[in-house]
Amino acid sequence: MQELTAMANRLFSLPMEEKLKIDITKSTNHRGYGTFSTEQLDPSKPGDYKETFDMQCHLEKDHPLVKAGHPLRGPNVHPDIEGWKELLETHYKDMQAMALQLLRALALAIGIDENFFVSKFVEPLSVFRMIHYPALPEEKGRVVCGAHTDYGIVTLLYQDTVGGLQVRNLDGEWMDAPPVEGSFVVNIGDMMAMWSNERYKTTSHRVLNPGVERISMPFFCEPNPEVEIECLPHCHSAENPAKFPVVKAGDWLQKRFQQTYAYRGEV
Ligand SMILES: O=C(O)CCC(=O)C(=O)O
Ligand SMILES: [Fe+2]
Repeated sequence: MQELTAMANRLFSLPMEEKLKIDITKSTNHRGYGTFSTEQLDPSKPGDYKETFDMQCHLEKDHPLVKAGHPLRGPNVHPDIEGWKELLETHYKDMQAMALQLLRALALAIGIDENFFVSKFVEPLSVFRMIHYPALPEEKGRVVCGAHTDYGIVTLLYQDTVGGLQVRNLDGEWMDAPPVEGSFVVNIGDMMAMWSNERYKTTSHRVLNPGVERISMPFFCEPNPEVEIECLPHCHSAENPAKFPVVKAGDWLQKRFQQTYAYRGEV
């Protein structure tokens, strides 16, 4: 993670014109650099004060899914930084493998086949993201990443040593989630709550500016877009019927991106 943090610092300290060469709002498949206020996670508040880099599963331009024009598919775009592409593409695969290991345990815990989830992650929609929150010493405590739940299955979130992340507990109170060295914060996303009929509940979270610069790097683990998120066996009964309609993973993600990125509304 140290190497990745060094890379993130290199990217975010480039001149803006250099970063905007890979502007996410110019991409058709939601990858690249997002400048300040591009994303608005809590629509009732001003845009988040952060800059981002997003990548997903790399598919070449001549891949049938890309040719078919799927709105989230295609090649990654990387900045022109030596060693960046190799490091990031390897890290993406490592994070996906770790997330699947966790999903094996989550499957066993609800009594379904260990590989049930794993089989749904062929050419996944998972996203690896780097986030830079600049220091705002005058506005320490300002919400710089609005309250939200993540959209997918599980998120493995790395944060540096600075802090600022908060999660909402079951009583609706905000609690600090301080960094713990060598660990990831695991957040349950909307689709996991839907799949498990809320046996796994989503965790609402937000970030308050700690007054100094902060880097975080979430990996959002999302299935193949064709996977139907339908209430799992063992998670519903006559007394506890399915609470959510069946939805395709790709359609759900598209809808959620459109709510938080103005530019996606136009596609
Ligand atoms: O920066 C963080 O710690 C949280 C970021 C986050 O929640 C997100 O991008 O979904
Ligand atoms: Fe989040």
